[in-house]
Amino acid sequence: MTKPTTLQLPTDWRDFLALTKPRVMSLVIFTGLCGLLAAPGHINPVIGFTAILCIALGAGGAAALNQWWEADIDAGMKRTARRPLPEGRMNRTDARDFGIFLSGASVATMGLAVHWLAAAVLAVSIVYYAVVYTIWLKPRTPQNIVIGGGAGAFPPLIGWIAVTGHISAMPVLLFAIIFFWTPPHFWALALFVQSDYAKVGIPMMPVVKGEVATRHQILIYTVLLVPLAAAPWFIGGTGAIYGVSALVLSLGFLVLSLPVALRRTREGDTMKPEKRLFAFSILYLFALFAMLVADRALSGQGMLA
Ligand code: HEM
Ligand SMILES: CC(C)=CCC/C(C)=C/CC/C(C)=C/COP(=O)(O)OP(=O)(O)O
Repeated sequence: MTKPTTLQLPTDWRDFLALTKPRVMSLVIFTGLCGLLAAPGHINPVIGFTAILCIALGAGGAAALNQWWEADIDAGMKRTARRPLPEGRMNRTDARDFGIFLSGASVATMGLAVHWLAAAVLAVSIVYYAVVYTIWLKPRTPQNIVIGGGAGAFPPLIGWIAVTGHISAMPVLLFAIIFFWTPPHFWALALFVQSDYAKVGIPMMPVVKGEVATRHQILIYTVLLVPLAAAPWFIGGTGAIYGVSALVLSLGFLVLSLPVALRRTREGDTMKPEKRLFAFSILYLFALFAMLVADRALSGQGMLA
């Protein structure tokens, strides 16, 4: 009897989609959109849509390059082992070419259709994520997230520049908010998947400096986030709607980070404090940027005014 031959099916489009980390990038795209909507001035809706599309494609391209580079590391971690490359559902060079194509096309389109400064900052953020963070910092230092966090902080700045064509204090503050938000966002997650990082030799903070130091660092960054998140209000860039929302949301973040820092789990708690903090970090950034746009629209500033 002859053995049935296995057909090599073409890679499923869903695997290409998975390479772009769509769930994570949804928040990247949302903050980019909010930067665009909050910016003073006007942009043709088709050009505005193109700008957001370019941020999405650029972020997706960078994520694909990240997974191309880390295929072996991803194979060794439970959380990432089912991605298209570690599972062998896709050719490695296809992933690399897809990442390069998306990155190049997004920057070129941003430059030609929207603005060359926005394109330059998009190019910097792609290189920051795919090269500076992924190749250089991540395997080398427990500060990888702190410095690498800059990559994910660019989208609102890009959205803002797409409208105004220049950089000012407000979009720099939006950058700073995401920059300081990233360490508690990620370390909360790293606390409950740390064994995986140790296994593949990635020097994440909990692996290198220990759990206690990481828990304290989470608290420090969250404390810093409270005044920083409200800073757009303090400098007159927004009204009280955003300012008060930012303070309430940040104090909520701070309250949830306390049991993480003090390592306290309540009786009957089904969700560990760090898991709860990670989930809240995502809700926090969505809500903060939504309030920014709402405030600017209600006070007659921004695209929706
Ligand atoms: C260096 C910076 C960052 C690191 C290392 C990091 C790491 C992670 C990791 C490992 C996950 C788990 C989910 C997965 O495996 O796909 C995650 C989830 C997530 N991250 Fe981050 N993150 C960073 C920055 C950001 C930024 C800047 C944003 C958006 C502005 C973001 C948004 C999200 C969202 C929305 C999720 C949840 C995805 C889901 O529902 O599965 N992250 N992050
Ligand atoms: C416009 C543009 C280029 C935006 C980039 C946005 C950006 C840097 C997002 C970072 C989000 C992210 C998934 C980090 C994952 O870290 P990891 O790659 O170490 O996670 P992993 O262990 O899940 O692979």
